[in-house]
Amino acid sequence: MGSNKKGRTVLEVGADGVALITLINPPVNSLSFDVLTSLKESYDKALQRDDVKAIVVTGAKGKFSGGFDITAFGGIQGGKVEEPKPGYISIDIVTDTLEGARKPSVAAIDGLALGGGLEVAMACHARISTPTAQLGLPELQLGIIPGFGGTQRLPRLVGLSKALEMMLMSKPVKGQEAHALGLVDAIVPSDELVTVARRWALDMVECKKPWVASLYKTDKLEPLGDAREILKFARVQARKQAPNLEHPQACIDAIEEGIISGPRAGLVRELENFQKLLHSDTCKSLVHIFFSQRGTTKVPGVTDLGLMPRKIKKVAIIGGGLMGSGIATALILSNYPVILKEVNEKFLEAGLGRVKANLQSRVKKGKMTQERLEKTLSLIKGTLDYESFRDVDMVIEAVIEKVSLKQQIFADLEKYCPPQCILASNTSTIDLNLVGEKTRSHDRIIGAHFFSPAHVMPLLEIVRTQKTSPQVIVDLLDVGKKIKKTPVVVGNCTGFAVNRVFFPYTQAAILLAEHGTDVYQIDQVINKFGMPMGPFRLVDLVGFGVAIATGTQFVENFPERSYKSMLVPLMQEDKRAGEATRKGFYVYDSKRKASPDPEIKKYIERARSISGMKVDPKVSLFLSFIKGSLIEVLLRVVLLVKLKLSKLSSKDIVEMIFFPVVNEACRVLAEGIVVKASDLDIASVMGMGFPPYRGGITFWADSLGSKYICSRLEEWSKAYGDFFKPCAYLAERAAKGASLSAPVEQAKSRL
Ligand SMILES: C[C@H](O)CC(=O)SCCNC(=O)CCNC(=O)[C@H](O)C(C)(C)COP(=O)(O)OP(=O)(O)OC[C@H]1O[C@@H](n2cnc3c(N)ncnc32)[C@H](O)[C@@H]1OP(=O)(O)O
Repeated sequence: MGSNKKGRTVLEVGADGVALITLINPPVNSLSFDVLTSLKESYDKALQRDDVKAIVVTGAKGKFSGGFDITAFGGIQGGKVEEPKPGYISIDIVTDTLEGARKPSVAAIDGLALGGGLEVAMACHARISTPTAQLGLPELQLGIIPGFGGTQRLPRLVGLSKALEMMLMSKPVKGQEAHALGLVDAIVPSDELVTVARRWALDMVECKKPWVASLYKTDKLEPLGDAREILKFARVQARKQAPNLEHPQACIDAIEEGIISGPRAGLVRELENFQKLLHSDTCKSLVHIFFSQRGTTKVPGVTDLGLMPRKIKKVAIIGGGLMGSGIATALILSNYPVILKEVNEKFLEAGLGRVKANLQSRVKKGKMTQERLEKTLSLIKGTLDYESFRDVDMVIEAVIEKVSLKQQIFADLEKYCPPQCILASNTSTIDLNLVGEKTRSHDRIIGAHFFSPAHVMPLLEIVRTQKTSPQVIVDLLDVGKKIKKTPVVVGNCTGFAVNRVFFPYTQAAILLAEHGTDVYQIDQVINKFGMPMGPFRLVDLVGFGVAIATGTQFVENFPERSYKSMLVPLMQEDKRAGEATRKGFYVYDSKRKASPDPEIKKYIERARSISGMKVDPKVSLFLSFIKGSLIEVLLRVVLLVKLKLSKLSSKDIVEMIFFPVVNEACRVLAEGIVVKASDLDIASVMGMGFPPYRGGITFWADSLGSKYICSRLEEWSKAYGDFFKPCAYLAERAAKGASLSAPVEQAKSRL
């Protein structure tokens, strides 16, 4: 192998007449073009050699293969990597060389066989796996469909319904289940894998075991009429779940073609669709998300210092409210012993009750057995004092957002906890320097900002101050990984990354509503764009109390660019406080179904009259002179009509809501609150539900161009005020025609 090659295979022929072909391309033996070419060469050699009777394919270091090399996608999309001719891999190599070989082959699967990895394994004539190996076709999570015959072979091995589930949900199965499904032929422990596979291959030669070409199997396929019904249902479901996405439909098309016109025709359709999708914006965005997610744990000056995470054996949580109990649930689910502290018996009982309810809901959903619930629950102990804190390795404070209370707690923690104990706060807005003001432990104070519900939401914002030690960050990154969260390391500022970047989201929606855009139209458009819910529905869910409290933080800290409105407080005054009170921007029935409420117009009118439309200051002055006259009334009507945004297109609504968010993201980048733009993309996707298939907030913005965004913001800032005024970073990038995600040169980094 030349040194510039990316991966290879190794062929070893044993005395038993079995050729062992090993895929080698660390870390997951991905199938680069070099590996695939080498696989074909090894096969050709094995087929030519008279001393080879059968073939076993396996992967180096306990991993079969993680699939096609995703790092090659960018090069292919940009035309920098030369692709083999269409069909060379799927038909010439996988189908005609591997499956069509005149010598039998067995795939010996350990670790993982995903995507192209499983497709290679399915082209072998039998599969032996370890019980814990993961097998699946998760290509759809990358905006493509299986491209090496997976849409044809998987349904023929496991049946149409299961294959659709595995592909459409990108859901792998473990070896044991794969065996039950018929995807693998035997389960063996890891240390016997290759030996058993060799024996199996020789048994095939001796006709003691069946020699099966998956592509032509029909016994698992449903009768044609049933198959059509299953596919029709899958189409409707996929359309409902992902209305903006084409690739799930393209996957079903390829499967359907194979069932109706035969597997060779299906392979051709799969190939055509795969090629098209590979160049789609959806694929580019999702591949960006894939790498960005893995990139969040690479923090310059922290994770490159060679520090090893310390072992966290016991965690204490202060506060058993919604957040504290959610965090406790996440920790015990990953086997961390937890102490939950509350101020009195009643609150403690309620907190422990919430943890139990969180686990019970998992049992109800079939994600956990009752037996496991009991075991998990035994990991948490309640307490009312700090005595049991003397041997904890980490504390997470999750009490209400009150500075003096937090300061007292941190001072107490310094007294009771061991000197190396990590002192974390789950605050979502308060400056961590302020939290630790009464301590001398600034190097071990860190933010661990979870999103509600903490045991479900995937993001963990790790907030560091200038004084937080790299060791403490490395420790928390490790805990984050163990509790299956995606951590993003951010700097200390109001709202940190997610809440700060998204504060204009609700404010923009309120501005539009006060200027005449229909509340429900806004929500519908934003929902259609791909957000899980529109801004008004979100405020209802969060609750008006929280919305006002956090909103106030932003108005106080960023007054020059905040849109101040009385809409939410006015509604709260009337005891409309969101979903919890069954009345907010929507009214809710007993099943939490939201319906629009015509009453809303009344509040908007009142809020509008209080905030007053932003008009030219000269006009304002003139109006004050003619106050009370008929001319004033007429002029105000004319101005209102002029300013009214009642006929906005969907595109305008999306842009007027999200461009201010992009503008704030630019400020966060300029201030160095995040290390790189892709961290904000992950934060927006995992913290706010920004559609991953748009690549995250900055990736999406760059797809539209800094120039365009800046010019639109300028236009609106003239009409509606500084809320829309482009920040210096955005204006600069726009002037240069540069992307927003390009690294910041001399940022005043807070990291
Ligand atoms: C034609 C075909 O049908 C098309 C395809 O096959 S497309 C590819 C389909 N395969 C996939 O989608 C699997 C993607 N990978 C994964 O889901 C996970 O990485 C995994 C389950 C394999 C391993 O997970 P985990 O152990 O948590 O490790 P993880 O950090 O994700 O990955 C380890 C490294 O392998 C890399 N990697 C994983 N899969 C890769 C792949 N298919 N190609 C290239 N690199 C890959 C990751 O980028 C990461 O690199 P880094 O260390 O430089 O950040």
